[in-house]
Amino acid sequence: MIALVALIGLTGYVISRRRRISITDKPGDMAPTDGVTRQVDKSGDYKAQSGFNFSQGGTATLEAPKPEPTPEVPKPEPSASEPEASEPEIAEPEIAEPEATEPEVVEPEPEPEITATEPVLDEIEPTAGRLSRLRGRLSRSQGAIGASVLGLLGAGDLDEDSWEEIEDTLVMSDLGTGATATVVERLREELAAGKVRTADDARSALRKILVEQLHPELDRSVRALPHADGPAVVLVVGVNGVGKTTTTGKLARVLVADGRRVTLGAADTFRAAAADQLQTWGERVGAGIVRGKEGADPAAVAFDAVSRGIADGVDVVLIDTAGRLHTKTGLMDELGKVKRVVEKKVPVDEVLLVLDATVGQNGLTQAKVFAEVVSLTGVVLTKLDGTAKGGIVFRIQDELGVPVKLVGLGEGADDLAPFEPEAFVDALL
Ligand SMILES: Nc1nc2c(ncn2[C@@H]2O[C@H](COP(=O)(O)OP(=O)(O)OP(=O)(O)O)[C@@H](O)[C@H]2O)c(=O)[nH]1
Repeated sequence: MIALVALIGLTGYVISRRRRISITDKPGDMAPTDGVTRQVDKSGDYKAQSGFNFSQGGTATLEAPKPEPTPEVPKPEPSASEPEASEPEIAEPEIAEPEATEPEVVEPEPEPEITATEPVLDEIEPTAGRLSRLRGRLSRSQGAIGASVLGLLGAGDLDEDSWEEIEDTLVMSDLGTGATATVVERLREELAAGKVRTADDARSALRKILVEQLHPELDRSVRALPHADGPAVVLVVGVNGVGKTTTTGKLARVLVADGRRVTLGAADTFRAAAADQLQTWGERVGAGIVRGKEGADPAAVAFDAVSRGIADGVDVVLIDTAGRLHTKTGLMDELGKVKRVVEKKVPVDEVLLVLDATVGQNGLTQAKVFAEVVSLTGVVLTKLDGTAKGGIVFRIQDELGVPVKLVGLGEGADDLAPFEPEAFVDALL
């Protein structure tokens, strides 16, 4: 009898333990802890079809965390803001451990209400063909170049006034003087060679020349694929208000839709709302987030995010940084430190500069400051839906020498698209 009771008790204990572990281990559960949301893999729910081109950065060597800061990294400050010192901020997720109960007193527990803890995840719009679907959003950029330039070209022989008008139109569309001069020169060549006889000829000549100016040969893939021994790391930089946090969230969605596991790092510790905003983006797709207290050292948060990403075996860590342009030195110190500190763990594969297309020349000036501080690998041009000056794309690439990789075409969660020169020019004409 005693043996029977013990057997029932033991069976109950085993069932109970399995259930408790299965609750926390079940994909889809979020176990928020102090500032850390547990990484879960929900990507299986989404179709892996991508119109985005992701690639792998240079070969990564996953280094063991070094306890001592390297000489380049500023000495530990008195606060707990150095990355190494901040490890304790990451509380371990609360995985239910069997309690110290005797097997005989454990009764089989009622079925856990899994639905109560299941987060509701967003449906993510298919990632393929995004730019074409969002093409209408560029409509405010449409017309100027198309109607005016094509109208003049289609009129046959052009006098110098007409050429000047073409030039003015291109400059007004923010193409910049360099690209404008090249486009006009190339158009003159095409006309002189007698290649433009009809309106259709004019359109295809202009299309070809504009596409050329956008350098379609540039590698626009986002280096967000994991290495054999660690996750890819993407730093998202830019001044506040350009759409950095939104872009980080949108990019996480695209990656999750592509079957990737993502950890977010809210290293914009200047504004607590930015971390809240990023957390919401993460929760909507099941991506974990590491955030610090307001005013915490951004480098510490970035380091912790990468550490968490490695521990959770994710594919990519996306880090949203703060971009206060208070002083160039301040920015240089902050961003440079974030990058150096992360690289104590894994290489940074991609540094994406987010620029607001509606800001025009000021945006370019900001961009140059960032380009001096960190070596940029790509640009995300946001708010292209809100400007008639899509031509800014030409100038960014010409002046920064960095390809525009992604474009933001609205405030919606899925309004991010890969930048494709041909589709973009089609939208302009
Ligand atoms: N129309 C439009 N709005 C956008 C786009 N991208 C971002 N926004 C909006 O721009 C505003 C600022 O975006 P955030 O992501 O908060 O900008 P941020 O650079 O992270 O700024 P901080 O959070 O202050 O650091 C938000 O209202 C976004 O919805 C876009 O492509 N089109």
